[in-house]
Amino acid sequence: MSKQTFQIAVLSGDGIGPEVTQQAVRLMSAACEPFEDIDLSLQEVSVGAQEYLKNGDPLPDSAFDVCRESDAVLLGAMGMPSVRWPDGREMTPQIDLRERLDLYNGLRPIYLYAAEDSPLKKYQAGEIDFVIVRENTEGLFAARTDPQDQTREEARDIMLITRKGSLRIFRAAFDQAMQRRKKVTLVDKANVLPSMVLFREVFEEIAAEYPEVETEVVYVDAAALFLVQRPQSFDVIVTENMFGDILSDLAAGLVGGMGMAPSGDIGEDCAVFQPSHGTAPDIAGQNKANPVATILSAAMLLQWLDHPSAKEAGVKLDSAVKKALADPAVRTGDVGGSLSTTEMGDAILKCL
Ligand SMILES: NC(=O)C1=CN([C@@H]2O[C@H](COP(=O)(O)OP(=O)(O)OC[C@H]3O[C@@H](n4cnc5c(N)ncnc54)[C@H](O)[C@@H]3O)[C@@H](O)[C@H]2O)C=CC1
Ligand SMILES: CC(C)CC(=O)C(=O)O
Ligand SMILES: [Mg+2]
Repeated sequence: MSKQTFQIAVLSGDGIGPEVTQQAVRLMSAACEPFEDIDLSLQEVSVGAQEYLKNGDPLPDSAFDVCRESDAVLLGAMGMPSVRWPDGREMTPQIDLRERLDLYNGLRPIYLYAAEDSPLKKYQAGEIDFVIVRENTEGLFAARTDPQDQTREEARDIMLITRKGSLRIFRAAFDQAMQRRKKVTLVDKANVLPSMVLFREVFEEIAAEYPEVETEVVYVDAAALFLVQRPQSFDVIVTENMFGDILSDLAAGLVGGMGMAPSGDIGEDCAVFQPSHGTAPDIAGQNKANPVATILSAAMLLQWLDHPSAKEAGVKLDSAVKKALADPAVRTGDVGGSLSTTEMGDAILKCL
């Protein structure tokens, strides 16, 4: 039997990044081990604030090249609030990576594993189950590389929406819905911003191509309200880059916090998988961080690889997380438990 080796770039990054990535790598490798026809070749690459402090660049070309040439990338988190460019902004190599690899489709699944994990008390396991599809390459974040005349009296950031970028993200969202409960909610601000009027126009055009899919359009402020009031009503939420960034933290809060929220940044032939959270400097280095989001991101990575055994390993890893979390005692501190990062990894490994 021939064996297919997948090249996986591992970018542990800063803060809790290395702690959660270590668990995800361990579980991803264990999930693949029983399959004789696949193999993972892992290459650790140094990126982020600590790399900047050492060598002056948070995403050196050599690191970018490894990512581009890999089959997939597993990323912890990058950045430190104290490490900034001279203009005051933090370094955002994760956004550089999304833009340079054209990873336009930001998939952020939200799933409630147990009623007790949610601050909303009326939802049972599985009753909150939706995915945010975040446009990852345009939107307000595009202002980062499009500097306007900034003075110490006035500064402005321009929201970029293109027809091309909107077409592809809406197609991705409707394709997701076709594999789920066939509902797409557009979140925009088309009552105020001309860019959002264009976004909505293109949405309606793509919606017409998917007559089986129910659609809903909601302004972003109301979306924040409805996510708290009726999270069970959402299936696929599609939105621009910064609204997606903000709402995905809110959504993570509905199911236990940032430690429970995985993500995948997907392009045409390349993808980066990482938790939705950041480097959590407040708990870094204490073996306290919840590795579940990163482990679920690793399960997404395996399911994205183009091989039936890798997909099966990904499904197995996903099921192991679900099985482990069925025991309410199997939780780290952020979700009311007492396990350390490594003990949480051990508990999931036992369920594989
Ligand atoms: N994708 C990335 O690499 C991201 C990087 N960042 C960077 O991370 C740094 C910290 O940003 P924050 O705004 O504090 O966001 P954060 O997501 O790192 O933390 C927010 C809160 O959630 C908690 N938290 C996050 N992940 C957790 C986990 N796995 N287990 C338990 N608790 C967890 C933290 O302790 C903190 O209370 C900043 O430098 C920021 O720029 C922020 C978001 C995403
Ligand atoms: C550095 C951040 C803007 C990245 C982030 O918050 C995210 O990707 O969710
Ligand atoms: Mg974010």
